[in-house]
Amino acid sequence: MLISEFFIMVNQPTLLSSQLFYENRVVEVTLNRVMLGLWKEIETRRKRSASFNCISKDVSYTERTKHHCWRCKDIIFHCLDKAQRQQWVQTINNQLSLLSIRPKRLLVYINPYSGKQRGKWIYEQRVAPLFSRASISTDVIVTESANHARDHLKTEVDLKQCDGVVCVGGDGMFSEVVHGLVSRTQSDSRVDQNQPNQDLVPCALRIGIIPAGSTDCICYSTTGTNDPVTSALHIIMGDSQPMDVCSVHHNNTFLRYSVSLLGYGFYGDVLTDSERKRWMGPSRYDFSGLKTFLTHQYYEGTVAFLPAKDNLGNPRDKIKCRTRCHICEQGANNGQLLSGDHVYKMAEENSDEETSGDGVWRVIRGKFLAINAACMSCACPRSPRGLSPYAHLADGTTDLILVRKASRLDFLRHLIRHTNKDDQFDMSFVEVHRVRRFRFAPKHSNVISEVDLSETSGKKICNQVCTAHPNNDTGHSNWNCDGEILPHADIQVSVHCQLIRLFARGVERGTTFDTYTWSVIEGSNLSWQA
Ligand SMILES: Nc1ncnc2c1ncn2[C@@H]1O[C@H](COP(=O)(O)OP(=O)(O)OP(=O)(O)O)[C@@H](O)[C@H]1O
Ligand SMILES: CCCCCCCCCCCCC/C=C/[C@@H](O)[C@H](CO)NC(=O)CCCCC
Ligand SMILES: [Ca+2]
Repeated sequence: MLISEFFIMVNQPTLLSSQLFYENRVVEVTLNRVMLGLWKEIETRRKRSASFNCISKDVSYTERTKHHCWRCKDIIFHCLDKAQRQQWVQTINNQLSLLSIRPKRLLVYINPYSGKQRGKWIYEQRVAPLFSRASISTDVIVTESANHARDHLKTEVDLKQCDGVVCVGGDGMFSEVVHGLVSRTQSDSRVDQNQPNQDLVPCALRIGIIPAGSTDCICYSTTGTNDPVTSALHIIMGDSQPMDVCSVHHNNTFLRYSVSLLGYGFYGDVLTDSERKRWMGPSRYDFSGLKTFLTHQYYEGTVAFLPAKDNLGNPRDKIKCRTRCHICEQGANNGQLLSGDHVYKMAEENSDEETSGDGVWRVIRGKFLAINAACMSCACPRSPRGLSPYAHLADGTTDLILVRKASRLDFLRHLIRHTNKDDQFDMSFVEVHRVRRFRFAPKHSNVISEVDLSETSGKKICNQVCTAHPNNDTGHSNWNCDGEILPHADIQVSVHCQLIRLFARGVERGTTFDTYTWSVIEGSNLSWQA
């Protein structure tokens, strides 16, 4: 009989092989080393009923289950004597210690106020026991204020003393860690972040995300789920997923980095309104989303962008970014952030769709309900396929989505399509481009966009929310940069291909059965456990 739930590896050199007891059977157990981890091949031939007089060894391993989740399982073998047990435990531990991709020391930041304020509980109850079982030592810091983690990483930490940084919280907490690590890496390398065209130095340390926030879009888009145990196991297994980072500048001054959404208009207004309602927790986005939708504000401005190379596909090609994505490999090979400036012009006249060849900027002017740049799919529980379902995590591009002025009903249809399988880009007022840089300039006059009150449904509520709208007096919206409000509407954005790496492996395809061993514990007496 073959215990196929574990794994079957052929043509691998055998490290150790012996007859052990498993459940009430004698089994032939073979230990092999393969590329990504330590696998065990267990071929069992029913021989004779096992003698119960033996010594146990408890092997922990991770196993992929449903919906992209991973779980930790144990298997207990029983050995004939202490010497045999010692030999197995030592061989497995030796092999595990050779896996240098697995972290041994981690720096952990917990935001106690993320999401439903359960970050500390999630870490202590669900994650810390797994780290300790995997012999990972941790320095845990519960943050005391916003930017505590960012500033600590920027100035105080000896980065050589750890193998990775873990944040427990939401997208905002991840953003803090990215800012801390990227800024620190640039200042250690004497790179000036204020130059928009500057090539940045990639960060050496990987980042892990234990999701505990309100949106958890980055965790969901990089693992396929927002499950803390799955994220902990990706960290333990030492997975590595490169990721693009956008730098955002205003007049040659660095503002912020972004890895998920840069949104002007709708998402900027939702965020501006929701920040005043933090006390509502995650449901603040539903409230502010509805309010902003009813306001139906549009904004005038000019967008200029540098298109991506053709070999990186396009935002509607139905090629999803998956583990070991070939489009992302291509992007890294292209060296997407080409140095040297390109012809750049911001058209003053209304030059819709001025087309030009590769390396030449295109300029589009208009009235927009939303301008969104999705550097990754931005999939999250609210929108399982995301803002741009075919965007890539590490290809050096961002998908620029322009939603022009449209009726409230059409905009609602567009929004609803984010939550189901319909194509949100297949609408006459929506266009989407894969780009490596873009720039936006709002129309400078003090225009207050007219609010379309012609549709009668919700007219009364709409009148009320319009009077309370945060941006009515400027005619400008705000940029939502990964959940933070930017102080300027006029921005320049460049994508930096694979600037950071996460303890993740991207969203996995299908249901292939993967199993990895990650710890072995010596037991002393016999307890029959399956
Ligand atoms: N101790 C703290 N006190 C107050 N604010 C903090 C603290 N630690 C971190 N923050 C800030 O809290 C903000 C929100 O945190 P976080 O992103 O973790 O949760 P969230 O907003 O609920 O989730 P999401 O970003 O997924 O929507 C971040 O901008 C972060 O800078
Ligand atoms: C009537 C049905 C309408 C349904 C519309 C659903 C559309 C959902 C799209 C969700 C896109 C999330 C993009 C991620 C942005 C994060 O970087 C940011 C920080 O966590 N979250 C938000 O800004 C929070 C943004 C929340 C928006 C609602
Ligand atoms: Ca990308």
